[in-house]
Order: sequence, then structure tokens, then C-alpha cells
Amino acid sequence: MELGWLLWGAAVLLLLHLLMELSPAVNFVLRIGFYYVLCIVCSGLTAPVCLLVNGGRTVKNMRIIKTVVKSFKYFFGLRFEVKGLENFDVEGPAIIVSNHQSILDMMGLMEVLPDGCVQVGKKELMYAGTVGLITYLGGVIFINRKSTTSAKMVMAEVAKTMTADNVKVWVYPEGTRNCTGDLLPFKKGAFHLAVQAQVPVIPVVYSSFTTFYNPKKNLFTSGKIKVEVLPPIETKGLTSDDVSDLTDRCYNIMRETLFRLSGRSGEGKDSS
Ligand SMILES: CCCCCCCCCCCCCCCC(=O)SCCNC(=O)CCNC(=O)[C@H](O)C(C)(C)COP(=O)(O)OP(=O)(O)OC[C@H]1O[C@@H](n2cnc3c(N)ncnc32)[C@H](O)[C@@H]1OP(=O)(O)O
Ligand SMILES: CCCCCCCC/C=C\CCCCCCCC(=O)OC[C@@H](O)COP(=O)(O)O
Repeated sequence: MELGWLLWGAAVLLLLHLLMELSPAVNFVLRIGFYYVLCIVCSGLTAPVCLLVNGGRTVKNMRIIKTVVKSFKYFFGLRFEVKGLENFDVEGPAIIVSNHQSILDMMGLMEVLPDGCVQVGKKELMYAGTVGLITYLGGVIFINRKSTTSAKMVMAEVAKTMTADNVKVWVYPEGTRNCTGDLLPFKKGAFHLAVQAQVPVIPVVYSSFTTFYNPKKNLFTSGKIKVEVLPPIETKGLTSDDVSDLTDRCYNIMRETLFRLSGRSGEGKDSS
């Protein structure tokens, strides 16, 4: 009886393997589907641990979430090469800005996430079942992207509390996922936040995923991601009039770094 089940299991695995070899679409759907399942199941298992250890919604839960998510890369054959982690060692709060390519970014995020750091996320994430629960418990700040007024109010509140709570805030300034190998124009929320709280901006850049991940081409293989944490940009003394310049400065540094890390040297200079 047991041998029968084993043989059936082996046959199903072999069939899936053959299908994945033969069809890139099947390979993509199975791999990305597995990522979703992993996120949903691990969130469901991690949430009670967070509740038991820390009692509710707190940034301290990010340590637990990070430990779990850091193991995901082994399932997908992803390797991270990280440089510049010492640039996170600023005294007190800071705004961290990074490029946002895919839902896979959660793995890269957790690879470098400093202690005491929460992310700004779209409010729709809150309703994503167990993933919503874990992002809530981890202290993610939810914003309504469809209402600039409401998003600005949330961000202004964060500017007031981040110094008192001594937290770093991670914002994806492109405001949405973008897997083109380039950057979208930056939204200004992160930079207003940095100026209002008078805290430094720390840019983090991930090399382009396009060589191993492209949903339009059903491409999802193993790959290496280079990550660079860049030196902090001070905002002391800056006012709201300086936000546009600060945004452009960060955009240019990050775009140049993105192209360098992705092997497109020489591109990205002197563009705005
Ligand atoms: C165990 C297993 C676990 C598995 C799983 C775990 C996962 C555990 C980690 C989860 C991690 C989640 C990560 C999610 C990742 C996202 O969900 S990314 C999407 C959400 N994030 C964002 O959108 C952030 C970036 N967006 C912004 O900052 C935008 O500026 C805002 C605040 C949303 C506003 O949007 P907007 O109106 O479209 O933007 P924008 O053109 O910048 O602003 C309009 C005007 O308002 C002004 N303005 C903007 N903000 C302000 C401000 N704060 N004050 C004053 N003026 C302002 C601008 O200057 C502009 O005026 P002008 O300069 O043109 O005159
Ligand atoms: C009862 C409802 C059940 C709903 C189940 C939904 C399950 C969703 C499950 C797994 C998703 C795992 C993803 C981990 C977190 C990803 C965060 C993320 O990358 O969000 C995208 C957001 O930055 C930008 O969104 P858009 O590109 O503007 O769109």
C-alpha cells in the first residue's frame, strides 16, 4: 500500500518536472504559485509566533518575519551579494528608499533589513489574508495611493512619530512594481517625509531581475542579485522647497547604481 503511494508521488513529481522542462509557462506558474503558497502558509504559521513573542503589532515582529523569509531564497536558487551594510549604521531614524521590481522583492528586503525598520505599503495588502495579517503585525504603514490627501496625512503622522519611536522607514519611491530594468519616476512622499523629520535618506539598489525573472516572457529561473546600500544623504536644514532637488539627486544616484550593478555601465549618468 505504502509503496503504491510512493510510486504515485514519484510519478506526479516526474510529470511536473517534465512539464516544467517542456513548457516555460508551466515552469513559471508553478514556481510563482509556490512562492505565493510559501508566503501564505509561512505568514499563517509565523503570525501566532509573533503574537506569542511580542503580543501584537510591533516592529519587533520584523525580526521573526525576516528570519522566516530569509530561507525562501534557497527554494528558488536565488543568491544575494550585499555591499555597504555599514551605511545603515546612522544614529537614530532614517528613510530608506529602494527600487521595486516584483513581489519577489520581499526576499531582497529581508536580506538587508536593519532592526527597527517598517515599510510603507499599499493598503490593499492588509486584506491579503494571512499575508495581510503578518504585514499588520510587522508594523507596516498602510497608505491609500488613490488619495494623495490621505497618504500625505499618514506620512505626516509618521514624520512626527518616527523620531520618538526611533524607527527607520522603508519606502519604494517608484510607488509600484516595475520590472523593466530601469526606474520609474520617483514619487515625492519619501523625500517629504525625510525633510519633515529632518532625517537622512539611505538609498538601496537591487540589480535588475530581467536576466532571470520576467513575467511577460514566463521567465523565472535561479539567479544572482547584487544589492548595494549607498551612503546616507543628509537632509538637516532642508525645507519643502528642496524636496524636488533631493528627489532628483536620489533618483540619479540610484539609476546610475542600478545600471552599474546590472552590467549596463555608462548608462544612467546625467539623466533626470
Ligand atoms: C512570514 C512570511 C511573510 C511573507 C510576506 C511578508 C511581507 C512583509 C513586508 C511587507 C512589505 C510591504 C511592501 C509593500 C510595497 C508597496 O506596497 S509599494 C506601494 C506603496 N508605496 C508607495 O506608494 C510609496 C511611494 N509613494 C509616495 O510616496 C507618494 O508620494 C504618495 C505619498 C503615495 C502620494 O502619491 P501621489 O499623489 O501619486 O504622489 P506624488 O506625485 O509624489 O505627490 C503629489 C503631490 O503631493 C506632494 N506630496 C507628496 N507627499 C507629500 C507629503 N508627505 N507632504 C507634502 N506634500 C507631499 C508632492 O510633492 C506632489 O506635489 P508637487 O511637488 O508635484 O507639487
Ligand atoms: C481572503 C483574501 C485572500 C487573498 C490572498 C492573497 C494572497 C497574496 C499572497 C501572497 C503574496 C505574497 C507577496 C508578499 C508581499 C508582497 C508585497 C508587494 O510586493 O506588493 C506589491 C506592491 O508593493 C505594489 O503593488 P502594485 O505593483 O502597484 O500592484
